[in-house]
Amino acid sequence: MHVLVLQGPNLNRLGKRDPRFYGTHPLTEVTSQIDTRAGELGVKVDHVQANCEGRLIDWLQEHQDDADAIICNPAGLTNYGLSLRDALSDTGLDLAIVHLSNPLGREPWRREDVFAEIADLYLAGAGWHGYVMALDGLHVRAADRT
Ligand SMILES: O=C1C[C@@](O)(C(=O)O)C[C@@H](O)[C@@H]1O
Repeated sequence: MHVLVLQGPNLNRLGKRDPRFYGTHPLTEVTSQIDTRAGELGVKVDHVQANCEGRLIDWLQEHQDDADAIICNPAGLTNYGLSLRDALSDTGLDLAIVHLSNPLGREPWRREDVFAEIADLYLAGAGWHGYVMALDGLHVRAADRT
């Protein structure tokens, strides 16, 4: 199994950015937690972080033909990133949307998530553990299909 992990705008600042919501772990540590769990499951993982929607889409389209599933935290694109939403949907792959915080418990403008409708799994509020939970969930879904 091969999983793509997309991290959206501002997640390069994890660890420094409002730790009340996003925790104290830098993105490198989150990535390594995902990789550790992927190693235990025998899953191949590729990661990207970008602050531009187009870069995420270009990377996704370069990698999607080899992949089985996607984990995406759309971050700053959550409320309006319709191009990325379409690109994810067009892959036809299993999709887990992850939010470190729980946007539903925050400012009203964060509550509309244009990605929620296309998600097979939706994890919010579990911090970096949400990525590992998403990986487990995608792995179970793939196993259930075989
Ligand atoms: O950048 C982010 C991070 C976030 O996606 C999260 O992981 O909790 C929540 C979004 O509202 C915010 O814009």
